[in-house]
Amino acid sequence: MISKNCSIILGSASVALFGYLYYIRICYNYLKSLGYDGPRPKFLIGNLLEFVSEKNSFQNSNLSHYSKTLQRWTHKFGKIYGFYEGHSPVLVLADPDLVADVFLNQNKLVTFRRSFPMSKKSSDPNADIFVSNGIRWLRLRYGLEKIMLNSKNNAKCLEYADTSFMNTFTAQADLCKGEKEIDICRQSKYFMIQAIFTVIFGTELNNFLQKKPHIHTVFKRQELEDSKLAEANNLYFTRAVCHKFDEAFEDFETFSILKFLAMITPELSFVWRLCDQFKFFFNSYIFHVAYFADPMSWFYSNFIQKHLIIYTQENDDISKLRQAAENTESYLSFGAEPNRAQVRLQSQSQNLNNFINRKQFCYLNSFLNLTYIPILKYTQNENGRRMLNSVRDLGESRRPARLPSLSKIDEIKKKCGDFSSSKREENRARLSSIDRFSRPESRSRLKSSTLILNDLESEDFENWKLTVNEALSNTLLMFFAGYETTSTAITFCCKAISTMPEQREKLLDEISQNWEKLKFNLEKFKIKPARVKKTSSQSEVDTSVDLNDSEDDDVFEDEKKPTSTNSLDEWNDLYEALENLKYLDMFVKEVLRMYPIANSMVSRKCVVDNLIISNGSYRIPKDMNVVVDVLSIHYDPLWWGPVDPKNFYPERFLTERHPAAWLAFGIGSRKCLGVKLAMSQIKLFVVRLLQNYIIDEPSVSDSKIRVGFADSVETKDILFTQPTSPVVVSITPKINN
Ligand code: HEM
Repeated sequence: MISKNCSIILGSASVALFGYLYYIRICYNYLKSLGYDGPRPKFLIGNLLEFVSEKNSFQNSNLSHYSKTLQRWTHKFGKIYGFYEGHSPVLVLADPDLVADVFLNQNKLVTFRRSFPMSKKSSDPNADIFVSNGIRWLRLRYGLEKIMLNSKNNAKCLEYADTSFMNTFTAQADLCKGEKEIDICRQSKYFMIQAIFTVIFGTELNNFLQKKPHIHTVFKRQELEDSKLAEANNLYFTRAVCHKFDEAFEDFETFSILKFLAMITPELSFVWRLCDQFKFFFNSYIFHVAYFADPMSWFYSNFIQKHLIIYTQENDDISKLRQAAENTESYLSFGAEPNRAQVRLQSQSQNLNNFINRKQFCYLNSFLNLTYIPILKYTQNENGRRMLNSVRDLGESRRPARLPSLSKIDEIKKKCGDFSSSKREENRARLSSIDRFSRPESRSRLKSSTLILNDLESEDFENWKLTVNEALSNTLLMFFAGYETTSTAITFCCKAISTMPEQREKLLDEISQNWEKLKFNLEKFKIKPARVKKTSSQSEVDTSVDLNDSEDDDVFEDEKKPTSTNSLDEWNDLYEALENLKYLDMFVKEVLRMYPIANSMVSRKCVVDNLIISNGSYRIPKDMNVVVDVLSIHYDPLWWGPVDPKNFYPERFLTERHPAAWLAFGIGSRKCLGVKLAMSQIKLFVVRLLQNYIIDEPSVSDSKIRVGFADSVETKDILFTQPTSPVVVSITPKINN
């Protein structure tokens, strides 16, 4: 009997397995049936292996190189073709006209980003804007754009970047004397991690970490072995955290079996996700799939979240708060001692309150102000009872987060009928701010068309708020999105400055012509050796501290704020002055043309049946992932000539180019949200560097064997382009600036 059952089970399993394998085999005919050419896929893995076996241009080593693989395929198969990730088809566009057709003209229809294996689903309460789609993405974009693309906010961020430059350059003893050859990649990371941390949390990283001695234990060991530590005491934590970020990125980029399995068998994703849940229990190589390395997750979840936010569960927090309020009320009324949880709640809400009340500009503060949760306006010292009232008010006034799904389209259409025309006009005007990247002619076509626009019109923009979870998950996203990309861009800019004296002179000329407008704050940068002192916290590190035992004192209280003597107007002036440095602007753009950094991010998913592009020449079926071969477009002489695109020539940006020919920050309504922040920070870094240092090539350079700037840095890329080895430049301080 048992053996009969076993054979039935085995038989059904084999039929299912063969059925599945047969289905996979059939899938490989799909792109051909649509008329798309492409590389020949291997059974089960598709074309994935080709991404890791790409031969590197000048060292002949095997490196993962997403962009160069696409470039090679484009050369062979032309401007539109497909490949297979496992057996999932992916369409590649390598022509600006086609990119514009999909990313701009069809904007409303193709705002969905392609899904990455094992990434969060758009419906996850913690999903950030990058992985969100549909109405949820639009709601987040609508809120975050107001903060991140606002010039005044970006001007305030310059102050943080300026302070960070000082901490990471002019305060360092070894960078203040004599000629020095440094790895500019490492150095720009120190700069960037401080700058982005302050932009996000409104406080300097060092101050923040010094508040919590037990943090040291996480980052301690390898840093104590760093001999430079004594010289650069200020950077102690920064270097260490930086190192952890790098690990996090490595983890993010490394091959993981679960990610790979999810790619080749997406139908079984739920199984791999389930395995992912056990990663903390089985932290072996096989299950090690954390998107961000554990210390980083710990840093975020136990440190940032715990110290700032009282509650993050969106659905049941109100009842918890009411419960807490009632309990607190009873101890206040009857003089009973508060229990641990109540004390914790009070202290955490006070932390949040203190943080918000500092009114220091930072993303976290601004994002929290976009949430449904009104900020608690009480402190324990003032009056405990006011806290109770506030908590009650909170319960009354808070509305549940609305995340309408596209499947509710009929309901939404019905609502649309009741919509007053004036309200609709108002909403349309607001929508146009989101839609600013799309071409006007595409709108009329889209209005009559489908689904997503109807969805938008029915939305009441006034009520578009963020949930607390969203505010938090997006701060973490900004941390990651802003750190690696911008520091890599700075690295490439510095390499360009060091290798090309002619362009360096032009930059210096432009800076000296605008010296008056750019010089302010230079006093701060007077080059002087840093003080060498050991903090007590550093020497008193106790390795036995429990990492999860975070106390609830206010980590933001009394910390030294990044202050400056300059007024906001002056920062605005500096921001404007930087914007007006035309040569610098072209210089940075040219660097990013030759070394685009986030190529795999420029991707979409088609959500309509049969999207017709290029005047009917091509058809993109529903659910097809679409990616762009950014490198081929950036190096195409047709769009970037007549000067050879392999040559570094910033002046080529004086000629108007195709709107979809420069894709360093993506294109369309999902274009990079940090574009203004990144550009202004890169420019400020370059200006301060040139004002304070003489930049040159290192004395022993192997540049002879390389052909121009285009090949001067060896890179790899899966998610982001990164140098594979240190990028060394020579810097000599200009003592008397
Ligand atoms: C040199 C630096 C940077 C580069 C090269 C870069 C590049 C990109 C690219 C190519 C995309 C995809 C755009 C598309 O799909 O069309 C993107 C998206 C994004 N970037 Fe950046 N980025 C940089 C810096 C930043 C910074 C500093 C932040 C924020 C602090 C940021 C936040 C984002 C966000 C939130 C998205 C997703 C937008 C959405 O899905 O609506 N980026 N970035």
